Amino acid sequence: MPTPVKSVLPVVLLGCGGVGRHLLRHIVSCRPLHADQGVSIRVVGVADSSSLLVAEDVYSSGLDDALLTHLCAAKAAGSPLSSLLGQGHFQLFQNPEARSKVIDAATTLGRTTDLNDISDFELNFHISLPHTYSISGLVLVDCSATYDTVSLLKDAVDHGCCTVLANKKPLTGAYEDFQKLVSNFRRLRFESTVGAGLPVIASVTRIIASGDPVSRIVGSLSGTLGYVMSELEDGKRFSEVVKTAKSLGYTEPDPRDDLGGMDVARKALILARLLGQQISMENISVESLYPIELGPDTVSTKDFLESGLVQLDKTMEDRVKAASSRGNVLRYVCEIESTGCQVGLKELPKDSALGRLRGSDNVVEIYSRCYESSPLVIQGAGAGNDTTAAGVLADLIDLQDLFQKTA
Ligand SMILES: NC(=O)C1=CN([C@@H]2O[C@H](COP(=O)(O)OP(=O)(O)OC[C@H]3O[C@@H](n4cnc5c(N)ncnc54)[C@H](OP(=O)(O)O)[C@@H]3O)[C@@H](O)[C@H]2O)C=CC1
Ligand SMILES: N[C@@H](CC=O)C(=O)O
Repeated sequence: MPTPVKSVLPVVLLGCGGVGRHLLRHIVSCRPLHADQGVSIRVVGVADSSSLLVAEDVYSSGLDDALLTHLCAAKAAGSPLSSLLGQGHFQLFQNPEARSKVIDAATTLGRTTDLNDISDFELNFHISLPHTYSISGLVLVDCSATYDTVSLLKDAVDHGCCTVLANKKPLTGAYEDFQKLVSNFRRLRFESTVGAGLPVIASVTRIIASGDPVSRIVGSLSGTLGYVMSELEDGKRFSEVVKTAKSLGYTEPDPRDDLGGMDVARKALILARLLGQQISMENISVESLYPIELGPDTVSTKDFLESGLVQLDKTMEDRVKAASSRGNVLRYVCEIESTGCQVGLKELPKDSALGRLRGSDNVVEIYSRCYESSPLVIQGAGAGNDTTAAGVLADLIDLQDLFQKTA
């Protein structure tokens, strides 16, 4: 006998790049598992940088799985969402209207049942809903890599939506934005922003909730830089391994976000703010592995990959060899303490916890009163589209109790 559906989670996904597409594939492939658990994820909308594709009837069915599969294939091939026109039942809105339609959906679906909201929705989407439908809320999932989603997310919070973030940027801009986004902590999940699928945020949150003050977090929090450093030890060229890291889905869309330390600094900022520090990016000391002349203001991502990276090969080779001659290795380390936060390259013994790391693995040590002499250590794959999307999906499923059907 099939398990009755207890929770339906309507989802609008912002971003269908490497992580977003993997998330959609996971959602589709996990249908039988979730059905057994009485949970159903209803993807009602998917947005990229220019458009929003939204289900015709967001209350009853969402976008069907065949369409989501086509969508993933089309985006992977570089086609716009509009290339899907004629392949299913949906509406397509281009920017700037697309953005306002996400807000319409967020503001309307985010609330619990209110007949005025239903009328607004019918007007906005030119549809007519049977009056027996009840509105169950909405999860806005941010798998983009932009600051542009922050106002949308804040609006969603205002309207009682849940939010799930893989994108670190909304949490690492103005402190007021962070405060707003975490203001209803039960409705927010952002596990994948630090350590991809690793339970770093959950662990820190649990320790804090138990009244155990976290004094220090130290770790290697970049899958890209972990991979690059361990490959360099094997004698490979910096420029080649960075490109491989990109092809494996470890890097940010512009790998300079990783190489310049900003991606790790964002993770440090999220953790520090979680610990209650009211700090901003300017308070974090960040070491960059490329000079300012090769920065995004001067060189395009394409040119950086094609001709900028090789200019760094010799310096990186020399640094790795010098460390090795002393029996050490280089690791990009993140340190968060009450006295300050810093991220940068460190020379460490080969047989230390960080020195032993290989590939894209992250390791995080959390020190608190209970974990003073023996820290809580979390280690494992810390980057990659698959792992990250799995972390986002687990966050979504974790919200199921907020979407329990009452009737
Ligand atoms: N890969 C990893 O290991 C991890 C990644 N993350 C985070 O996941 C996020 C996604 O990464 P990834 O998939 O590699 O990035 P991609 O660049 O592959 O994809 C980004 C997607 O966001 C879309 N987008 C851009 N602007 C907007 C907007 N304003 N509204 C809606 N969508 C928008 C892009 O649209 P278009 O297709 O039109 O360009 C694209 O589809 C990043 O924030 C990253 O930091 C977090 C942890 C680990
Ligand atoms: N680019 C990041 C991806 C995860 O946040 C990394 O390399 O760790």
